[in-house]
Amino acid sequence: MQFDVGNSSAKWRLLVAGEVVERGRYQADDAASRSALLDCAPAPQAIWISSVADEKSNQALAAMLRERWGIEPWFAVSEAETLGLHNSYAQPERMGVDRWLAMLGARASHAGRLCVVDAGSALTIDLVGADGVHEGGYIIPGPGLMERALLLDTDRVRFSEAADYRLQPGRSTAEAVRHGIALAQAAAVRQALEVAGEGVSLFLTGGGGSWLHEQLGGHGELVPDLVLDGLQLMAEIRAN
Ligand SMILES: Nc1ncnc2c1ncn2[C@@H]1O[C@H](COP(=O)(O)OP(=O)(O)O)[C@@H](O)[C@H]1O
Ligand SMILES: CC(C)(COP(=O)(O)O)[C@@H](O)C(=O)NCCC(=O)O
Ligand SMILES: [K+]
Repeated sequence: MQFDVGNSSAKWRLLVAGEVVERGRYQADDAASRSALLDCAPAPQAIWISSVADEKSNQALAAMLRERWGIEPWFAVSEAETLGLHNSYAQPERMGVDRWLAMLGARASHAGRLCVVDAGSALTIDLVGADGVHEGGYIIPGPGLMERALLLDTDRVRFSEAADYRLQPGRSTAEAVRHGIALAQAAAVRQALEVAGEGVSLFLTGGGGSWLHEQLGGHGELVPDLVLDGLQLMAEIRAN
């Protein structure tokens, strides 16, 4: 069983003989999502976790899983080097492990230079050379965080009507905010690709990955399970 615990929610999937047989989304405060997770059958052989949540939530999750199945979960940590992927951070463990695993996952399916985008609570963009060296990356507030920042520190950006995330200029406060956010998210990826230059293959993942893929005109490869795919790879080398 594998978990991708982000700042919005925890995604999980259960594999049997390499095939995904069940998957779900778990939120600690949602009883139905807890039952769905804990009632999923059959019992897992091992539990692997990618988490960017705080230590307290990680411990609570581990305790719940331990109690249910008697298995001690393994938490992946970003490393200086994994499977030829080289971290650019002086303190590798400080890089969000979801970023590290998404890069690992992408590298497994493409040998060349990569741009790996994870559209979650935050939008992360990471560049990896064909030689496996992490060239660097970007951490940008995601749509929800951008909207909250505007509401928090302005007096008149207020709205109650619904508005979609579109690239056209907005004609109300609601639209101007939502369309502005859409523009910022899509433009960030485009600009990162421009800064990176030629010969970069784009991979997209995360809850907003499909939306972003659409905004980019279908450019790049959408891989919803990129973090979990990377987790699988990292866990395999650890198990062998
Ligand atoms: N239907 C959707 N359309 C566009 N974006 C979405 C949709 N559902 C979720 N999102 C985006 O996905 C984000 C959550 O993605 P997720 O990968 O679960 O985040 P995290 O890894 O932080 O838990 C939300 O902040 C939102 O921006
Ligand atoms: C940037 C992130 C918040 C993204 O998290 P997510 O959007 O998936 O919830 C996460 O990767 C993180 O907490 N990173 C630690 C800082 C760093 O990567 O340098
Ligand atoms: K992210």
